Amino acid sequence: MNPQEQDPAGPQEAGKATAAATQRCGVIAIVGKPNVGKSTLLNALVGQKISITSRKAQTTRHRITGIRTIGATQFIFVDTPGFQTRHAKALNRSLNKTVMGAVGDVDLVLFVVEAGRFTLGDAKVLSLLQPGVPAVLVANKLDQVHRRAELAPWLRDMQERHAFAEFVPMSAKNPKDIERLFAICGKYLPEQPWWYAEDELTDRSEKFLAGETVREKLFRLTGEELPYTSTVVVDKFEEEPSPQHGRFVKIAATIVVERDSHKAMVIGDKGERLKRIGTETRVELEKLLGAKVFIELWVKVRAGWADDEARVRSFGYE
Ligand SMILES: Nc1nc2c(ncn2[C@@H]2O[C@H](COP(=O)(O)OP(=O)(O)OP(=O)(O)O)[C@@H](O)[C@H]2O)c(=O)[nH]1
Repeated sequence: MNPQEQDPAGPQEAGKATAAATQRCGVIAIVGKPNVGKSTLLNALVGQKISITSRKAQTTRHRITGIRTIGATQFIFVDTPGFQTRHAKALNRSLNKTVMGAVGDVDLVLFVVEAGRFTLGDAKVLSLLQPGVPAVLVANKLDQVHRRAELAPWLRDMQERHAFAEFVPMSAKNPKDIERLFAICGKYLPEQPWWYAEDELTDRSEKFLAGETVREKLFRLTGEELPYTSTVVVDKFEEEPSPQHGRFVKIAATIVVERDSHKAMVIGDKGERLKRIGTETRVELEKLLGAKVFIELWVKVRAGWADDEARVRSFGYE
């Protein structure tokens, strides 16, 4: 079953809880050395990777990867860039204040290891955990442990390494375990109103956000002059790994306007305005996506496109 489709509390139960129970909301970081199953876990917890355009102060230091609201509790999962990488070099680079800050600033840390194992790589990540922030030990890939009895001494060993708040032997691929993990995490999130709407961030891709950001800059920088029928189509949104930046995103977008005069307005004197739209979009998206961004903008005239149903569909509107 797709983990996104299920709600641990059951849809009706969840609805009731929302109305009755006190809201909880908090930030959770998933950390661990490469290959322990962080991405698998994150995908099971939040489904499709999503980033958001939050202007709320609490979240600016984090890169949000997804939000789930279950019952009265809102779980906000964040990326801790240095921990997410496959490269040992980058892991060392991550030993800096930013990452430490990110991990120290959350309500809960899920420290992921392979059940029954603990290597130097795990130890490095563990050493970055901040005192004062509860950490749950996720002993992942339990399905690969054939002799469960051997886990007991290992768990005792782990207990000595760090004052974990809980131990959760589980498999990120098992939906029942994911349900259990949600229930455990919920207890550690503070009672406070949700930061986001219940259904927020469920269907917004980064590509969509890129288009919205161009649109926002376009309308802000052209003022009232530009008719609302102008739109933005994201033609390309490609991500490439980059040794320098961790993440590198190439975007090409077309601003579609109805008249030549509008095109001139968007481009501006010597291309000045279009350049500014591009720069402001890039700066914002770099923060939002936690990536180096390269953006190419085009302006096209499509007279009457807003009235032309087939064309509207081809621009991605249903
Ligand atoms: N058997 C089993 N395999 C798992 C489980 N969780 C993850 N895996 C596998 O472990 C491998 C690594 O998982 P990822 O989710 O990519 O690990 P990661 O920690 O995100 O790795 P990096 O991206 O390198 O940091 C993949 O082949 C997964 O399919 C699990 O619970 N059981």
